[in-house]
Amino acid sequence: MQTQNLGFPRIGAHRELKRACENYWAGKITHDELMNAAQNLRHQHWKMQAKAQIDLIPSNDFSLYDQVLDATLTYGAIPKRYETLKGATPEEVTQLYFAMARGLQAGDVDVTAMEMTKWFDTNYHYIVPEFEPDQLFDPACNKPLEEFLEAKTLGIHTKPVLLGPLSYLLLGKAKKVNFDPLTLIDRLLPVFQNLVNQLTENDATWIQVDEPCLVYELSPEVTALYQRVYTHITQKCPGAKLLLTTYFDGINAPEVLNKLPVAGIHLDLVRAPEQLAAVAPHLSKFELISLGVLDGRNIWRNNYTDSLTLIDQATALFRHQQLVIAPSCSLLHVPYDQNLETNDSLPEAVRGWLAFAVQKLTELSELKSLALSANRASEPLLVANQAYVAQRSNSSLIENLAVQDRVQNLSATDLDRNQAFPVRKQLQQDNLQLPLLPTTTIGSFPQTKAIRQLRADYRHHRISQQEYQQQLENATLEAIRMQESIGLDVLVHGEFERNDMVEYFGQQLSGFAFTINGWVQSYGSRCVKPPIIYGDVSRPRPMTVGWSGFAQSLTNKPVKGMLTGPVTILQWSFVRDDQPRAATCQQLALAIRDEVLDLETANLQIIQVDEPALREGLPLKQTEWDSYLKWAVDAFRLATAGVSDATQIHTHMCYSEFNDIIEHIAALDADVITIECSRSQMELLDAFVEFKYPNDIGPGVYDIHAPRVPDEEEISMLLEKARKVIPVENLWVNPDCGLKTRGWAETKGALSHMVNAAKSKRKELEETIA
Ligand SMILES: CN1c2c(nc(N)[nH]c2=O)NC[C@@H]1CNc1ccc(C(=O)N[C@@H](CCC(=O)N[C@@H](CCC(=O)N[C@@H](CCC(=O)O)C(=O)O)C(=O)O)C(=O)O)cc1
Ligand SMILES: N[C@@H](CCS)C(=O)O
Ligand SMILES: [Zn+2]
Repeated sequence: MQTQNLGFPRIGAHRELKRACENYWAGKITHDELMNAAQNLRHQHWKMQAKAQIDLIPSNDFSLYDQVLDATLTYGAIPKRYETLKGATPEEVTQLYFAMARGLQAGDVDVTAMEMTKWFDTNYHYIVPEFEPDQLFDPACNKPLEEFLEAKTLGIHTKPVLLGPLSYLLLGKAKKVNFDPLTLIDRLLPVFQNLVNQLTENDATWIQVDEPCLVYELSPEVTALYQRVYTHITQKCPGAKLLLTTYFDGINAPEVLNKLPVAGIHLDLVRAPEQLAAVAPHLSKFELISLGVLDGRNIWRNNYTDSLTLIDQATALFRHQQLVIAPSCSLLHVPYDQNLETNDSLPEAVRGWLAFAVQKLTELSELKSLALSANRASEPLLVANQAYVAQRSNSSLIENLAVQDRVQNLSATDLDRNQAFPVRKQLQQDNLQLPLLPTTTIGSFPQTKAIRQLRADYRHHRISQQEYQQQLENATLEAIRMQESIGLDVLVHGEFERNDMVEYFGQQLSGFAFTINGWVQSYGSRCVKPPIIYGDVSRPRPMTVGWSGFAQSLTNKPVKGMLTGPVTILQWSFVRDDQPRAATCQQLALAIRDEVLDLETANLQIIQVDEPALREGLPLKQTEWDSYLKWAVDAFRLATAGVSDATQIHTHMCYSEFNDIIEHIAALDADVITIECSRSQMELLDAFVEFKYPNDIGPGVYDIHAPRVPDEEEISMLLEKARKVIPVENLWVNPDCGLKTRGWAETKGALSHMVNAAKSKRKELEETIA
């Protein structure tokens, strides 16, 4: 029996990679210094895994930015707009790589970045490969081989990780012409085979080939393609041992395994423990069967008894030599090391319940020794683990009877506003007196260096509470005056007090713990610190009323109260695994409901409840969508439906495709929804138009992801596009998303153009009506 790891977090214990990349981009360190920083991280991670006695240690799981972008360079699917940046020196390859990730404006070069989207149902974003019908595959590097050889120099024999050719194509996007990227497979295969053969010639034993798309409900044609492709690869790569890796759910059609002539298979037994029985009849031919029993998506210590039950189930059917104990997926999605949590934001007991990436390595080895032990029941490792499991499940920390009672006593009417939207709209308009095409923003204003520094100074007790409060008040006041001077109709307070739209709420809710160093990569150098939900959730006191109320007191214009919704808080936190996610979401909804009602009492007549992660939370298997959407939509309704009909509820969603869930978005019954739309030139609006979405909509009229200031004409054009398809009395005008990643100069410029565009259109429409 062996152990393996599928991937290690690459950002570093102290986010060394973030700092190295950002310093390199700012011209503060050289290319050699960047490469050294990256190499040091790889070496540290390999050595640590070797020390933890992991049998199959991954290489090529490291990435300077994203592993899918790495695959794009390795397979050589470089989009044509980067053609002139291709070069042979390492510096040139790095420049090309970062230009694809982030865009590049230097000298004569002005190229946009490639698109970024969510990696399955995680909060990690990958760079989407772009494919043309005449796509060529012309490798720009051989990173898998280089990193395999690099580890070898340390005496560590690794298992290179490759993104499987079919998942690679399925995760990409056809550009310009509507064609199926899978038709490119025969052009990609020789490149992939060459790579595998080079690794084998250089003594790689096992090669991990990630094919996570196998968990989707694939058509019979695609399933057949999997069989053809892997038969072909094994024929063309004699001697290569491919370990096909699936994760985030169970393999959809286990029979597919019969005709996949690879040497090993990895199963996610955390997300889909029941799949072991279903796939078992198809497994005996595999030389390695990897049991993903440690949760790679969560931070709880493993329940050894449960894992051993699965391992024993496999041991009864297969030889010990065939079995490998593994995390369910790459450890990219969990923080680095629990031992770095040295402050008291984590209750002492909860600290003992956690296993981050480093701790999970130890768990792998411990599980292996327990699985092989003849005297398991009395092994101190198992006894200690059972004590942890009992202590956690019996802990008074996780229970709040008042919350449980409240959930028990909910009634269906708690999910409904009193009256239908048309009646509410009239009541709200009587109060708010908004013009046609009201203008607003999504909530956050620039999180400048100074604002981040202010928060850091406060956190480290370098400034007093009064000083902190005063500076935040100044920032909020300035933001209000700025919005008034630009002429926006519905104002926001700016979110200057928030480190993150989820962590900020987690820090104020009971049942949550938060970390000081639990960073997880979100995209490129950007990280988030997901809070940890360990018990029943409740809201001890108002969380946002102070800042929203303060902002409203400064102006006669309406200010929107600004909250993150229950589904998004759930999705972007580490969630307790001892009750269904739906139950935790319902408790979160009750906490947000209380906040909504307190905001209303504090005279906020408009309240926005952001749900950007609603779509991301969809199960990977479509058959499970309805049940998820039912509880997710109910949670939003529970959070918002308590207000009077005269209070206007907004929601906001970004980077989502709405077509297949539009009826559920309508069922949220928000009075106004603002959505990201400008990057798709309003294409995302089609779903709302076709569905005849009944409530108000604010399609984003400019992209907030780039520093570019759109001119008035450009915004007018998009606004006119929206006006043509949305009844004008239902149309709002706003940017795509919050402005926290932007600077002030561009923010003011872009918002002025937006307001002017709305005013001109308003005038034009009023003249037409008159
Ligand atoms: C909308 N998005 C979000 C997602 N998930 C979330 N949980 N939140 C989101 O907003 N998922 C989808 C997208 C992802 N987008 C982003 C965008 C930007 C970032 C980002 O900029 N992350 C920052 C960290 C943000 C933060 O928490 N800042 C804190 C602390 C910052 C810090 O560590 N500062 C100093 C330390 C100072 C000190 O203590 O001495 C330091 O850097 O060393 C704050 O501002 O207070 C990032 O830098 O990566 C993420 C996702
Ligand atoms: N209110 C948040 C939503 C981001 S999705 C913001 O403006 O940043
Ligand atoms: Zn957004």
